[in-house]
Amino acid sequence: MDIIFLGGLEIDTVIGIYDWERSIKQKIILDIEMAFDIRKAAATDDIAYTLDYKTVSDRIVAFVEASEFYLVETLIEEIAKILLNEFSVPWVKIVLNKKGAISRARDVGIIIERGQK
Ligand SMILES: Nc1nc2c(c(=O)[nH]1)N=C([C@H](O)[C@@H](O)CO)CN2
Repeated sequence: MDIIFLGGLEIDTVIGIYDWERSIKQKIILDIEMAFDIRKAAATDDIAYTLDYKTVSDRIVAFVEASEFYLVETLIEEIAKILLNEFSVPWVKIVLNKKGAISRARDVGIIIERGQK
């Protein structure tokens, strides 16, 4: 299966378990891979036959900006559900990086895969 991806998608949101985190916005960075057969779009040169990564990006940015989850686990699962259910993506891999959450670590976060390739 082919992959359509979004790399380094930066979004500010309320996320975290501590009191001080509930009143500020922090940056999360998403890398998203979505399985999709691109051959019909390539043959027709028509956006109607592919997964429009601009539409996907707009939806995910709007959702994350409006969210106020405590755990990155909850946020990443909800993002996966949107991609699987609203965009009919059969398989998705998401890397959620909450950079800076651990002062001694360059990167902190979660990687999930959902669905079938
Ligand atoms: N597995 C997780 N561990 C932690 C989370 C989390 O969402 N999932 N969150 C925090 C704090 O919010 C942290 O990011 C603040 O630095 C700690 N551990």
